[in-house]
Amino acid sequence: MPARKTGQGQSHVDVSIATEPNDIEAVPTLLKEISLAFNSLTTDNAGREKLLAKCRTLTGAMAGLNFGVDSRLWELMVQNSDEPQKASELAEQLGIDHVLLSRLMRHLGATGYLIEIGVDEYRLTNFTKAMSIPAIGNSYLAMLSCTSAGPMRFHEFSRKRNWVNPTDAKDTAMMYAYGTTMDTFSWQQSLGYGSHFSDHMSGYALGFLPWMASSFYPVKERLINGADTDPEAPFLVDIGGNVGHDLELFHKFHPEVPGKLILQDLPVVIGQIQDLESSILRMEYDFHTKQPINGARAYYLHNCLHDWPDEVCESILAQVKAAMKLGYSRLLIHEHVIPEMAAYWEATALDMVMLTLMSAQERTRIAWYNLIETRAGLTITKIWSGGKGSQSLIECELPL
Ligand SMILES: C[S@@+](CC[C@H](N)C(=O)[O-])C[C@H]1O[C@@H](n2cnc3c(N)ncnc32)[C@H](O)[C@@H]1O
Repeated sequence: MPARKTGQGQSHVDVSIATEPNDIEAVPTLLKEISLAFNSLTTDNAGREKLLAKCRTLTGAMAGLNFGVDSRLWELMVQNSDEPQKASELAEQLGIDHVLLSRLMRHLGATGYLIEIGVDEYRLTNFTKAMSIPAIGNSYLAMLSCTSAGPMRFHEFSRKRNWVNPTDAKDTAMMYAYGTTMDTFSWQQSLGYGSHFSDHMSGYALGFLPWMASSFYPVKERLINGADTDPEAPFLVDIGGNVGHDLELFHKFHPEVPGKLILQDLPVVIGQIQDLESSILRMEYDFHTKQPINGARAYYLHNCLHDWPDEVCESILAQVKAAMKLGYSRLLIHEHVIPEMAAYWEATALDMVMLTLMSAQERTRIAWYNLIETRAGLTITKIWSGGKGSQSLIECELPL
């Protein structure tokens, strides 16, 4: 059986199945229920016990869900029909062991990921349909199969380092857990999950308000007005932009901008690009080295600085700073800005990912000022908030 293909956005179901409500009228009640359930987890033991039971079912379910992505079960079921499907027939179509598939599907039926219709017969839920979308299904493979030992053995890593906050990019819990010296990106590439990770990043922002929407950041006032109108002038450089999903979205929102949109990432990632808006320039670039594009209207760093401890970020920022033009260039850092109190769980959860995989962090407001102004010598002009639980856009300039 050939390996499952990866690639941005290829699927037989529309991504709205995962990002839009299936029953719009149920949304207010569901929101109330989620909020109540979340509060009960933080205030009473019965809620915590329920969560522990869910964790037990989830561990096994992950095996079945990932199996379904890698074996193309979800893809096949979506293609077949919306009707009940027999495990025996699916096993035959996929060329896999029927006994094995029946066991996995039984657990997924028992835990609500599939609807059990009869003996060995199931229908997809919207959740399992969405698992056939590369940006969603491949995320599970990229993150769980390559890195999950990092959080699981974090306590041991931490004990052996005297319970000190880790800040060494060359000594991470993920490296410790897998016995490798590779960072997370190289590690995923080495295991054959590089393109799955790109799919993960393509899907990561789904459902959030894009930073270039006028209700988030006024692109026209802050970037387009006053920009060099030479069509060859660099307008926006996405540093560590992966396979270009952010620039493509930017192009959709603002096809009229003067100058060039430039995508930079490591050669292995640029080489994985399958489809990209033709006007976007692709450039192989290592952000630890001299920035080759000078005087762009804006440089954009999304989800990059959170991957690295302050010392490394300072050096990445020094390369951008050296290329910026005084009074013209802006640096846009798109990341969580965690409030000092009442942090939102999605941001703290991502902080735990950074802690256990990269010895890095999601930063609080104070930590950002310390990194950007005190350490890197740039000025924060304004922080534009994307709303509760969303990332913010930190706009920076060279100090006058
Ligand atoms: C967490 S991903 C963020 C991708 C994209 N900016 C986004 O938000 O979807 C980090 C990106 O940094 C890239 N990266 C890691 N090390 C790099 C380096 N030394 N130079 C350039 N890019 C690098 C990775 O390949 C990856 O695409």
